[in-house]
Amino acid sequence: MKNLNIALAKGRVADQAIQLLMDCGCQFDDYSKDSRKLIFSDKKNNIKVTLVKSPDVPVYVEKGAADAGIVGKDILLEEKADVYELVNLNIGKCHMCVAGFADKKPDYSKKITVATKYPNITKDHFHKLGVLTDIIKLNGSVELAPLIGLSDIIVDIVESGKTLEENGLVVHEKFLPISARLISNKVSLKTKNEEIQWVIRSLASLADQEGS
Ligand SMILES: Nc1ncnc2c1ncn2[C@@H]1O[C@H](COP(=O)(O)OP(=O)(O)OP(=O)(O)O)[C@@H](O)[C@H]1O
Ligand SMILES: O=P(O)(O)OC[C@H]1O[C@H](OP(=O)(O)OP(=O)(O)O)[C@H](O)[C@@H]1O
Repeated sequence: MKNLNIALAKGRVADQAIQLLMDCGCQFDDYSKDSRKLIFSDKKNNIKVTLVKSPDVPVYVEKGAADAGIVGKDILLEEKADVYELVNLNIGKCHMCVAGFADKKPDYSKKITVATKYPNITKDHFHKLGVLTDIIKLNGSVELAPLIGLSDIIVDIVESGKTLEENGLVVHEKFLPISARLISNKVSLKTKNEEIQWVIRSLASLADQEGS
């Protein structure tokens, strides 16, 4: 019997991650997409899943409140937690993009204003390009910023492109592929090695199928 606590990013990732864990043989009898419960227990393998806000997953895992976690690569790059990244799960796939108006690409030789939920990723990206930026951190509906003159462009996740299209924006540059990752606490990987290796093996074989 394993004794593992896995933190999952609520929202898009959680539904798919719970499904992956069920495909590995876990049973979460009381889980439903619409439930407001935050902890679900699998009696078969003794795995406890907790649902937390995406940026909090690396925090729970780094501090050891969870042994492992499932979270988007976007969050790992943004939050820079001291955890092990173990498996690319090939779910929650999208791209980090620079976007804006089709006919108003900003002049990168001048300072540009960028709105984003990801200030660190944005800073790193434009630093590599040698472009000066004013970064405005928003918490959502980032596409609104250029429409109302808050920023020249945005840096955000694009999947289908529907949100950009419906707001009259286009991708200027697609610079980072994103997908969900299995991460673990550094101590847990030693103290619960057998259990975590089981999760790695089970999820990795499913992730290969998701990726192919
Ligand atoms: N449109 C998308 N398509 C695919 N994956 C996405 C998309 N948006 C985000 N993701 C991935 O799913 C993860 C969770 O995103 P989601 O929007 O469900 O939660 P969130 O960012 O915490 O949003 P909220 O603030 O609405 O709770 C992101 O960190 C990213 O890796
Ligand atoms: O290319 P698409 O398939 O349209 O997906 C992209 C949208 O999905 C995410 O937003 P989310 O739904 O998390 O809402 P948010 O604006 O509250 O962050 C992201 O920030 C984009 O706005």
